[in-house]
Amino acid sequence: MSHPVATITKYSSKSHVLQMTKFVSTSSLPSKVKIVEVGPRDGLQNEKSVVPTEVKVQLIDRLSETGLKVIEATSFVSPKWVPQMGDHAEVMAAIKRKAGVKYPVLVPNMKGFEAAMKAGAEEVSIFGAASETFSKKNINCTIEESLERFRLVTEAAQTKGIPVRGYVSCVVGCPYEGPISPQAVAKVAVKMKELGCYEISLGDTIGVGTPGTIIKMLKEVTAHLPLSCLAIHCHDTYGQALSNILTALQMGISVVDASVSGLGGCPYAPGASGNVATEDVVYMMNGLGIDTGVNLEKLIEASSFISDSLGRKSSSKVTQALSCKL
Ligand SMILES: CC(C)(COP(=O)([O-])OP(=O)([O-])OC[C@H]1O[C@@H](n2cnc3c(N)ncnc32)[C@H](O)[C@@H]1OP(=O)([O-])[O-])[C@@H](O)C(=O)NCCC(=O)NCCSC(=O)C[C@@](C)(O)CC(=O)[O-]
Repeated sequence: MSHPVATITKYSSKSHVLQMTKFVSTSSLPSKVKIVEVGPRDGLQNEKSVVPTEVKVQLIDRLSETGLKVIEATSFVSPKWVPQMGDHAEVMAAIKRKAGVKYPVLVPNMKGFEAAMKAGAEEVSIFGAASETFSKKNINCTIEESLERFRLVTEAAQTKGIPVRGYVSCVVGCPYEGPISPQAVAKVAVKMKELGCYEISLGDTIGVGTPGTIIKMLKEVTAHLPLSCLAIHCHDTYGQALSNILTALQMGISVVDASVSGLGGCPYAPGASGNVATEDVVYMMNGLGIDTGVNLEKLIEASSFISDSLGRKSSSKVTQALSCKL
């Protein structure tokens, strides 16, 4: 993929720097962070060759033994759109659900919600975007239409006592529209909260964010929503994910999405590389004295399992560095 100069300058201008230094020097870090593991869903959905159901199940079962408390298991989307997730019901039926661990699944509409319920899902996530074009490309509807679909899902979920998480994609930039305004992000995030989502995950889908743009975006969103209902979801396309996460923590966020082995990418976000690797996040948290409850050695074993199964090296720097020492 080429990186035109325009892309370099539009997302990393100096005007963000002053704001950033002010924030970073005055904030404190949380003592605990909840990691939402998205590898089995966000990580695998973009794999070109079909990953056997048994491998997905083994990955989830291994992750369940690491101390992670939330593992996004699969998505109930159209198999024509994302064939890799077509075995959602089989995955849900086969995993060993560990007490105290949640296994949320993505649902784009009522059809997905009903299928998820039939498969025994106990938590669902709806996923919208701050970019009109991305919304159309990803879920084939406008932002407004998506919110109407999500309203039906959240109402149905409420009657069944099913918690709903919300994703907002393209919180910094869109692969089709370029930079996205923090106001556009806040607008969708607020609507998702009003629909009843208990947590809103803010996704830098194509990983173009820097601490400067993340601060700008979070300042706007937190002017409307409490920090306690926000999570950060960073892709590492430009190598900024850990810095962006640290910045978000310094601003008071304490929920971080991550993907084992750095797997991932959205099939409808061209050029987007993997999510931040869970191992790298845990290593950084350990170094900061932040409790995640995750056992890094077991996580590295799960990472090695999935990268061996996919026939390639883990994208996690920590796994690469430590696997030869374990
Ligand atoms: C939303 C739709 C379904 C609309 O797709 P559509 O074609 O507009 O839907 P439709 O309602 O017109 O139905 C068309 C066909 O799809 C079926 N259908 C309809 N709904 C479902 C369903 N739930 N499950 C299974 N099948 C479904 C429906 O039954 C019908 O089947 P047919 O009659 O042609 O045989 C489609 O666009 C879709 O599946 N999109 C999903 C794309 C996706 O999964 N993207 C990746 C996840 S988002 C992401 O990764 C970003 C995130 C969350 O990680 C955060 C970040 O990084 O930013």
